[in-house]
Amino acid sequence: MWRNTMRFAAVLCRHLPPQMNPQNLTASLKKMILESAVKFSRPARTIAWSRALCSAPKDYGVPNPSWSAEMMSLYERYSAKGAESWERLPSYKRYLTYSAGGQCLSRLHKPTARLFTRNLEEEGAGFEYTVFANKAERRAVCLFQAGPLLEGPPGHVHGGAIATIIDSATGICATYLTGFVMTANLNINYRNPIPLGSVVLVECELDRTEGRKTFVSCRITSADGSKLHAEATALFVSVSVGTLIGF
Ligand SMILES: CCCCCCCCCCCCCCCC(=O)SCCNC(=O)CCNC(=O)[C@H](O)C(C)(C)COP(=O)(O)OP(=O)(O)OC[C@H]1O[C@@H](n2cnc3c(N)ncnc32)[C@H](O)[C@@H]1OP(=O)(O)O
Repeated sequence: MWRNTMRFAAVLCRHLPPQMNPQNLTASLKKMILESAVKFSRPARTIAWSRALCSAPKDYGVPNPSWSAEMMSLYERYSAKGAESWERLPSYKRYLTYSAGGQCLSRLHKPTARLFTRNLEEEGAGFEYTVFANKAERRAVCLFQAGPLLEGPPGHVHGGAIATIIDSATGICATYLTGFVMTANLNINYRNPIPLGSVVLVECELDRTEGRKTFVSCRITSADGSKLHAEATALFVSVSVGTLIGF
């Protein structure tokens, strides 16, 4: 059954267009996998597979006890902006879990893999972040609280961790606005160190698209906007779902 399921998944992924919104994958992937489970296994197993494949994944983009008062205040401010077209994007520990709308492909394909930014169990230890997007304005903002395990220079955030949150925030912005992409180029100017434990705003804006290319710019500032920590530009290239997953 597993081999057939993977074959179905590979065929489907190869034929999905890169412009497809990740959320649209949910129904087709779940249906495909459940149908193949029904076709190729015994009824009792089918029920077990259905349960295992389709349980709802945990959303890491909601407040947890490690969030500081400043992080909570920003979260509430952006949540309240809902009426002005700001949408909070859910965040899961595996990209596949989200794109498949359940545990489907996530459990079948490299099941021990985990998103780099969500790979620590301890809340508040590493990357605490949530992303809000505004489709009409082609912008996204990531609220980022840097935990103690992200140290680079003493007391401050590692440059690689800053690059990671920029890549993630701009990547989510590009994916949300243009469909599945991979980072082709990332340029960062580090302007002021980010103190560990502080909360910063990672503001992303889609500058333009040219064919398969999406150009996004980004600024990291202190929560009140008074201090510039980093500026970046990123180029993303649209890819098929199959390329993204590695089928
Ligand atoms: C509802 C939705 C919610 C959203 C919820 C989503 C959740 C999402 C969570 C994940 C968020 C994490 C985001 C991390 C994102 C990564 O970290 S991705 C990992 C790092 N990136 C990589 O490993 C990519 C490695 N590179 C490659 O695979 C390939 O080079 C690429 C980038 C796919 C491009 O290859 P290709 O498809 O063969 O395209 P190619 O023909 O070479 O180039 C296409 C165009 O781009 C240009 N180009 C390509 N590379 C470059 C370059 N480096 N510089 C300049 N131009 C370039 C080419 O010149 C060409 O231009 P034109 O001729 O069309 O004008």
